[in-house]
Amino acid sequence: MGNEPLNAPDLHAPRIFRPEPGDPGRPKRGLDDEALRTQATIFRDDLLAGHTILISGAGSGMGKAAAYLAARLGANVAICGRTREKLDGTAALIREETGREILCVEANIRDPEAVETLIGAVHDHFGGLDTLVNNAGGQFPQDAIDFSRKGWLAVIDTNLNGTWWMMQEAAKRWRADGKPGHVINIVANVERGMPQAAHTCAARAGVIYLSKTVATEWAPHNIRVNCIGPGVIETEGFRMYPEEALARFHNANPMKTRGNAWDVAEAIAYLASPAGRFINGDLMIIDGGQAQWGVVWPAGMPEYFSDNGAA
Ligand SMILES: CCCCC/C=C/C(=O)SCCNC(=O)CCNC(=O)[C@H](O)C(C)(C)COP(=O)(O)OP(=O)(O)OC[C@H]1O[C@@H](n2cnc3c(N)ncnc32)[C@H](O)[C@@H]1OP(=O)(O)O
Ligand SMILES: NC(=O)C1=CN([C@@H]2O[C@H](COP(=O)(O)OP(=O)(O)OC[C@H]3O[C@@H](n4cnc5c(N)ncnc54)[C@H](OP(=O)(O)O)[C@@H]3O)[C@@H](O)[C@H]2O)C=CC1
Repeated sequence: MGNEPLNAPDLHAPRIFRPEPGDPGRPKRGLDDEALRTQATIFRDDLLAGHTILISGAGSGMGKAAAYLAARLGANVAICGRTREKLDGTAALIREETGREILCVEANIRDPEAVETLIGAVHDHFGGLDTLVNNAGGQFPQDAIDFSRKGWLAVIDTNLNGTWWMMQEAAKRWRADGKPGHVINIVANVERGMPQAAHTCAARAGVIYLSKTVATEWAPHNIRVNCIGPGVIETEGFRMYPEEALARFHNANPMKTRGNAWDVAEAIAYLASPAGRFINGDLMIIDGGQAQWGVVWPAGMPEYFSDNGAA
């Protein structure tokens, strides 16, 4: 609903949208450091004191906000991502605002050996791990019929396989150490499908049902597994989408607005806190009601649907 056709795409021609890296002509999106510094939280200062949390993809967006909030609440924070400068940016913000040092590890979650080293490094540094947040991920907008094989594999490998390597490795360590653990997988709102993002929809649906399955299998080890499904959350990750499409993203939910990274960061803090102790195998949707209302067309809705399907 609420999606006007974008440039009336020709149904017979393959389409591709590839943003220029760091295109200076495009506005910066999401909460910058100044905005993060001034966010209020409902949580008490020491809510996560003594709690060790590892957040992937925390050099930007929701991962960065979640790492910053966790540090403010007293957690021992470890983060990973592929780009050292971005990780250093998160560490610097946390140092300036809280005086705390965090552990930054450059790692590609698609590489299971790098993941093994990462989980080992967190245990060596902090003496254990309480919550793993699998937030690293992404996709590009394209009609599924035009996906290249390499593009399909890149998205599946990141969002499904990468998430799995991380949660399996963390769980192996928790089982070996006889320690409880908790996994939070950041997925997406896949309930009505994800036109022009079928690769990520397939991967995220896989993660949701993988999570529900191991939430049962791993309960005897005192390991909980939950998912968070964000809707349209304005972050740096929006660079992957055309400006014309971004201008309409908010129309996909009945609140006609966008969420921000703090909305998701606070949900992560809640689930990681003692308040989440009986929540297991769940999917928490944070989407302003999109699941009941609309669908995002990140590369433009074809003319065919322009009556919005309303009866
Ligand atoms: C869907 C609507 C929901 C709206 C709300 C959702 C928002 C978000 O999720 S925000 C986004 C979060 N962040 C991102 O998505 C950014 C991160 N994304 C990526 O890094 C890439 O999309 C990636 C997941 C594919 C990363 O893979 P990587 O291997 O690092 O990337 P490459 O650039 O080497 O690409 C590999 C391969 O993938 C195909 N491809 C990449 N970009 C596009 C594109 N824009 N269009 C079509 N195909 C693309 C392509 O085959 C690439 O290989 P080469 O052709 O050899 O480059
Ligand atoms: N924003 C939104 O509206 C929505 C976002 N999501 C998902 O939420 C998560 C966070 O998104 P958001 O904060 O918006 O986006 P960002 O692009 O800002 O964050 C994604 C982070 O993941 C890291 N990353 C990507 N691939 C890998 C990899 N292979 N190994 C390690 N790190 C990786 C990136 O860093 P680097 O490239 O340096 O490695 C980046 O910092 C993503 O999984 C996203 O797809 C889901 C639904 C909606």
